[in-house]
Parts: sequence; C-alpha cells; structure tokens
Amino acid sequence: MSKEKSTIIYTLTDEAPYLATAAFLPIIRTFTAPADIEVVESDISVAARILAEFPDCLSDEQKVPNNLSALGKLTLLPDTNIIKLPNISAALGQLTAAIKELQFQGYKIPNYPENPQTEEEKAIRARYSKCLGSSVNPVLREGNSDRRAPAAVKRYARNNPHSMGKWSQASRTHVSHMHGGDFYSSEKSMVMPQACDVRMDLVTKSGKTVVLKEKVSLLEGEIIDSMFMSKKALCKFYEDEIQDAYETRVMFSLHVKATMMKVSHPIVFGHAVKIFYKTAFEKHGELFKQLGVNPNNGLSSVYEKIATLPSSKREEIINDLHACHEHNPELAMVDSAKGITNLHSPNDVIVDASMPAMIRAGGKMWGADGRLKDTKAVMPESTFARIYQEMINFCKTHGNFDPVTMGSVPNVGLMAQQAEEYGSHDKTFEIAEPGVARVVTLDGTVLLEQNVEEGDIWRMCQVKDAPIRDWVKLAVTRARQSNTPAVFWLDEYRPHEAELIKKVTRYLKDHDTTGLDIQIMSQTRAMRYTLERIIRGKDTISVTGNILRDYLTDLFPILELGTSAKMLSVVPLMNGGGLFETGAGGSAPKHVKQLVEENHLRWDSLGEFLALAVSIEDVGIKKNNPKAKILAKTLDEATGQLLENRKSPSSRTGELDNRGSQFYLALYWAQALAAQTEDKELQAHFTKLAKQLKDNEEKIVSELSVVQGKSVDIGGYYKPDLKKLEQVMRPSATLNEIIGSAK
Ligand SMILES: NC(=O)C1=CN([C@@H]2O[C@H](COP(=O)(O)OP(=O)(O)OC[C@H]3O[C@@H](n4cnc5c(N)ncnc54)[C@H](OP(=O)(O)O)[C@@H]3O)[C@@H](O)[C@H]2O)C=CC1
Ligand SMILES: O=C(O)CCC(=O)C(=O)O
Ligand SMILES: [Mg+2]
Repeated sequence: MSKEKSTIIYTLTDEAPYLATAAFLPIIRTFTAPADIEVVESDISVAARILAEFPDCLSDEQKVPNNLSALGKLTLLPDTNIIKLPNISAALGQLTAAIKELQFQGYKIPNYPENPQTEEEKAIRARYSKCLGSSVNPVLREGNSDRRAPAAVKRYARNNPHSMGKWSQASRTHVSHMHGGDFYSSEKSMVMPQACDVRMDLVTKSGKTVVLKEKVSLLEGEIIDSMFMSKKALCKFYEDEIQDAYETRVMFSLHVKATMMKVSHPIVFGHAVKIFYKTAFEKHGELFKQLGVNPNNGLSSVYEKIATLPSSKREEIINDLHACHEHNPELAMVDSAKGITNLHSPNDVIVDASMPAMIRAGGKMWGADGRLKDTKAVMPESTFARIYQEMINFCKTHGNFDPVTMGSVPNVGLMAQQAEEYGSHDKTFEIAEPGVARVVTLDGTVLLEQNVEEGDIWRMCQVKDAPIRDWVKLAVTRARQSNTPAVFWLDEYRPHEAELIKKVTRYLKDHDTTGLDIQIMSQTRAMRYTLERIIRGKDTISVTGNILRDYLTDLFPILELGTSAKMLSVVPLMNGGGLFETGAGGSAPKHVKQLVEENHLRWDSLGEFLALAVSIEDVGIKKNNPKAKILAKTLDEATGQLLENRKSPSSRTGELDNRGSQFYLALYWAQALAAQTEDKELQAHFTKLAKQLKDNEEKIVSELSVVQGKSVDIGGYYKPDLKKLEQVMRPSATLNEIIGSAK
C-alpha cells in the first residue's frame, strides 16, 4: 500500500447538517486515521462566507480565509476529494439575519444596504450579493450530477413504507402556469460557431444604449440562450389565478425557487405579494416606499418595516392587509399555528421540496385552520411546471404511489461549469425601460435580441460543450452500470433544448450503446413514460438539465423513500476529482429549532454516511489504498445494518436522534471491520473498539437520551459557539472517551 497520506475535505455548512457534523467528525477521524486518511475541515457556511468578504472590517483574529474560492480551485485538480453537505443558499432575509448575528457577536461588518445610494454602499451590496442565493453549489459543482437511491436504501423503504396521503379522482388540486409571456415562450438559442466575447445591453426606445453586462466570454460550441418574462403577462396571470382560486374555492399556493434563481424568482415572488395584497399596497404605497418595504422579501418585509411606526398606523396597515384576505382565496400556510402564509417569505416555500410534499400528501397543503386542503399550485414558469401537472393527473387516475412496489428514478443531471440556470445569476436583469435587449459581440454583431418592456426579467443562460459531452457520457455509463433504461427529458419545441438534442444525438454516437435503452422525450412524455414504469416496479434513469436535476431529485426520493436525505449524490468532477454530496435535500431549518428547544436533532445523517463511503472508496481506488477500500466496504455494510435495525433518528424528542444514530453507525462499522479478515491490522484495531462500543451500548444510549427534553444554548444560529456546540452535540462522556482513545 502507498504510504502517502490522503486528504478528504469535509465541508462545514449550516443549520442541521452543521450540527450533525460537530458530532460526526470525531467519529470519522477515528475510523479513517488507520488508513492514513486525513479529514480536514473547510468552513463554507453563510457566516464564514460573509466574513471572508469583509477582511477589512475584521481584527486579525477574526479574519477567515475564503474557503469557497479555494475549494473552487481544488475542484479543478484530479486528486481532490470533497464531501459537501447542504448549505444555506441565502434569501435576503437569511443574509440579513446572519449579518445581524455576526455584528452581535462583535464582527464589525457593515449593514446590508437595501437601497444603496453612494458608491460605497453599492460596493458593499455587491460584496454581500456574492453570499446570496445559490453561491456555493455553482462554484463547487465542476462536474455533472449522479443521484440515486442505493439498493439498501430502496430495500429499506420497500420493507418499511412511509405514509402516503390518498389521492382522490375528485381532487381539485392542480398546477397553474403561464401560457405565454414566460421564459419558455420567449426563449431564443444558438450555438457559438467560435469562441468570442459578448456583452449584454439594452437599446432603449429613447435611443440610449445601456450596457448591462460588459463581458461574457464564450467558448466554441457553447449554447447560449436569451429569454425574458413579461411583467405584464406575469401580473395578469396572477390576477387571473387568484380570481379563479377565489371563485372556485380552492386554496392558493405559490411555488418558486428564490434561492437558486436568486435574481429572477424573488421578483416573480414579489409581484405575487403585491397583487395578492393589492389594495393595501395601493393605499400605503408611498409609505411602504419610504419605509423601504421590499415585497420581493415577502409579507415579512412589510411587518418588519412597519414595526417602528406608531401603533395606530401599524394597526391600520395590518387591518388593511387582513382585509385583502376577504376578497381573495385562502392562502396555503407554512405554519398555520403562527399564521405564516405561503407569501410570508420567499425562502419558506422552495419548489423542489414543497411540490413533492404536496403530492405525497395526496395533493393537499395546510390551510389557515390547520386542515389539509386541495390547492392551486401556482408556478409561473411553464417550462417545468407541467411535469408536476402530469404527475398529478397520473395520481388522480391511478391513486397514490405505493413505496412497497414502486420503481426508482435515479437522475443524471447537467450542471457542470455553471450550466443553464446556475450561470444566469449575473446575467439576469429587471429591465428599467422599454427597448431591445441584446446579446452583442464586442465588435457589434447582434447574436440574440428581443423586445422588452419596463419590469420584464431578461436573462441569458449558457452551457458549455464539454459539460454536455460529459453529461452524455455519464448517462451512458449509468445506464450500462445499472442496466437501466435512460431517458433524456428534452423538449424539441424549446429552442435551448432543441440545440441540446442535436448535441446529445451526436455525442451518443461516441459511445457503445449496444443493448442499452436510451431515448429522448419531452418532459411531459418522459414523466408519463417514467410513471407508467414506476407503478410496475421498473426503474428509469432521468437524464435532465439543471432545473429538473434539482426538482426530480427531491420529487422521486420523497415519494419513493419519504425523504431525499437518503440519496447517494455524487458529482464526478470533470478533471478527475470527486465531490461527494450528502443527500439531495436542504439544511432543514426546523430541525435546528427542535434541537434548541428540546435538545433533539432529528436530522438523518444517512446522506453523510453514504457520501463518506464513496469518498473513502475514491481514495482507495485513486491512491491504491487497500485499507481505504475496506473502510468503504464496511461502512456500506454498517449503513445497511443501521437501516435494517432501524437505528435512524426519530422525529420525536426522547427517542433515538442524530447522535444516537451516529453511535450505532460507529458500532456497526467497527463490528464490520472486526469481522473482515482481509486486513489483520484493521481487524485487530477495530475489534477492540467494537467491543468497547458494544459493552457500553446501553450506557451511551442512555447518556444520549437523558439530555433530551430541555432547551439548549448553542451560542448562535448562523455561527454557533464551538465549545457550546460540542457540549450539546457530544453529550456522552463514555462515547467521547472511547472514540478519543481509539484514534
Ligand atoms: N444542496 C444544498 O446545498 C441545498 C441547500 N438548500 C438550502 O436548505 C435550506 C432549507 O431548504 P428547504 O427547501 O426548506 O428544504 P429541506 O430539505 O432543508 O427541508 C425540507 C424537509 O425535508 C426533511 N429533511 C431534509 N433533509 C433531511 C435529513 N437529512 N434528515 C431528515 N429530514 C430531512 C425535513 O422534513 P421533516 O423534518 O418534516 O422530516 C425538512 O424539514 C434553504 O436555506 C436552502 O437554500 C436546499 C436544497 C439543497
Ligand atoms: O444550489 C441550490 O441553491 C440548491 C441546490 C439544490 O436544491 C439541489 O442541488 O438539490
Ligand atoms: Mg434540490
């Protein structure tokens, strides 16, 4: 075996996964040390990213390195091995809350200038905007996405089916999307015949040329798209849908992804807020403007900004807001107990998680009275909304899916090198005045142009040729390795996808596809085809663009497994390294609340366990490290044991939680290492650990459970205090002692 030390980089992120890491890292290090694998941390939490942007405001002790940028560079190297946990893609409310907390902790960073006037304020805002929305994933995902439910996980779900709401043919739940004026209907696309630099500008009706983006460097073969969403059409759509929901007495809900589509979707969300609360916004428009109310941050922005007003004025506004509910449909709730609606904050309802939850619940969402009801799920962009309607149609006809018998839908997703929507963040603009929006080469040739009006959202997306080739290759590899049909979900009527289809057809010829079943279908057909197979217990790989990668890898796992936390989520980096993501879901804010209030962490670290196994296996293969290979294999066995013995965390306080589940993983892993005979050294080492853990099982489990039920202090939400966190997350002295001494 090579004696070279290998490194796995373990990211520190936010919220529940960060809490879980505080307990899990010491365990990991105890297991990897004998295989000469060093596990190093890299803090890419939203708090760390903010601090890294403002070294000039911090004392020397407070300064932190820009880990994200360093990791971004490492993703280009073949040796890189990163485990990436879910992180906050901050909506503005989350960003400002994090800033406030850091200021409170003594970091002298500036306030977020919501309405920057001076050059200095504009510069501060530009720095903060680097921490907004999806700003980690597009940097690290230098490869395409391979997400699937491992066999043991699928088997567990079949043997222990989660609850599923019943679908009725009489359900009135449906999806509403725009039929014109959205990105889909305006999209133009082209393939770059050669590399060149372009700019994005607006030639206004009054004859000015406003440069919106000075330079975008494009490569030969790159697909670029220009598209816009019409503000007029969007507002008319909302008016009609709100009225329709009111007349037909069905609940209204809005589903966007304001975090990942960090420029366009907050605007899309804000228009819904302004239209739903139209009379109040009309009456108090001037005052709201003065106060700096930003509807793109949801109704919570109104409540926040009016807090300083005299109580009589405040009450008047609140009454006017409430009055809007009288002539409007009922709104779906995020938290009915607290009166928090679907329009409260743009990061409360994130489409990839919210739509599957609704479909799993039989097409229902919570009403203000705490009851589940049918809903009009409004998703303005028609591009992908239709897949959900297709699934709803299917459920109405066939009833709910059965986790015991249903097949599986792994995904191969295009996302490398800021593909598609990931690359649109700095190329999305709210148009200030009517004119022609253009993508122009620096020598003046117009490549794409469209007429836009004030308030329209115009954007450019791009996808480079190399990621497309890699994506096709990954699809063929997965189809071959799993002997499963693969379907490219591509719509020939969408200009961007028509170009993709041409490339896919061409690049498929580079591979031996004999005996493989690989097809290309529009999204709705692909959904229908996949569902016809799923109810027959058959698996189908979905090969999709970036948005559907995101949507489908929550949708199918939530239906199949009850959660997307149990997904294996691998990003084979294009230059040979590996990015191993954990699960396919987010960072579960409500889990933190439960920990702080009741000292119970329901977060399931199964995603981390699965990611760790493939990450260690990667070390084993690339570094020719047989001990690592054994560690990976036995970790997989341990994960299987954990599922079989039902040692996953429970959601109920007092029962086994994340920490207990991690203890069992350690026990089963040590036992599996003790049982193997390939490596005597590892066997001897872990036999002792396995015995100690087993002998103390009862004591450890009791130490982990006795602390539950009381509130705890972790010293911060976005930047917890390390000592306090360690105390809370590692409450078993016995376990700590055994893990510490075994290293
Ligand atoms: N890869 C990434 O970095 C991603 C980051 N995010 C970020 O995460 C945050 C929250 O996003 P949201 O859309 O609310 O989605 P989440 O996936 O965080 O939450 C939805 C629900 O899913 C369940 N869940 C998710 N993961 C786990 C797990 N490991 N163990 C147990 N239950 C789990 C929980 O439901 P319950 O408790 O009811 O069982 C949770 O409340 C946002 O800030 C978002 O930007 C979102 C997606 C991906
Ligand atoms: O990048 C993000 O903001 C979210 C990513 C996500 O939801 C996913 O990868 O599933
Ligand atoms: Mg997602």
